Amino acid sequence: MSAEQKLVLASGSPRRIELLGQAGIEPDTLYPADIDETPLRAEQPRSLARRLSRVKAEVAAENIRGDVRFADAYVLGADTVVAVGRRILPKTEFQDEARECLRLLSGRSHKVFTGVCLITPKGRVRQTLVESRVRFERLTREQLDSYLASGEWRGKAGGYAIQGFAGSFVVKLVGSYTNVVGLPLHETVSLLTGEGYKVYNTWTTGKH
Ligand SMILES: Cc1cn([C@H]2C[C@H](O)[C@@H](COP(=O)(O)OP(=O)(O)OP(=O)(O)O)O2)c(=O)[nH]c1=O
Repeated sequence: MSAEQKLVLASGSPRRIELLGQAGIEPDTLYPADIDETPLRAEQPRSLARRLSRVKAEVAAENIRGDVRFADAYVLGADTVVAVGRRILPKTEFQDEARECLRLLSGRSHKVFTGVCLITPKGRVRQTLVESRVRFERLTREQLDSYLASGEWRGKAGGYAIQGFAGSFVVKLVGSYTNVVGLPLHETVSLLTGEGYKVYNTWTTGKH
């Protein structure tokens, strides 16, 4: 990585940090933006993911630019939304909420959208929106109860995490797996390299 390029990840999500790390990208700092994630009235799931990823990146950029160390940094934000048809599922905080989500997801297909927003050192805003389709098997009572007891649904969009136990519920996935986990890696790396951020040199320096 060249000495001058800096990356601020506008996120506190361990999944996003891990996914970036998989591509050899280590953010120089994290700036989780505490924003209102409530959908607007009649807002489409894809529009919500797009809007929130941008707000996260903009809030982080605004706050971090005052710090001379990050005045010329790239700022990256992302937001993942799970939807059944037009219905946006919550990021579940309570067991009852998670139960309701899993009942809805059981035996059918749903969509996962992740919006990614990159703000360049010159202030250019670049966005992408990635969609995956996931089909769950029909969940038995035992599966449902065990999953709820696992607690893995906590803080996850749609009440599940594909990278954990719920991966065993998936009978079909169309599109990007990393998109479902929270950061579509191919599209994110494309956004970064397209704006001049050097990704591949960390692969050759053996520092990964
Ligand atoms: C569907 C799904 C979601 N998730 C997670 C990814 C996101 O962390 C979360 C969706 O919430 P987000 O609001 O996108 O992200 P966050 O609040 O966790 O982090 P931040 O805003 O600081 O970036 O759900 C999984 O980990 N696995 C999955 O299979």
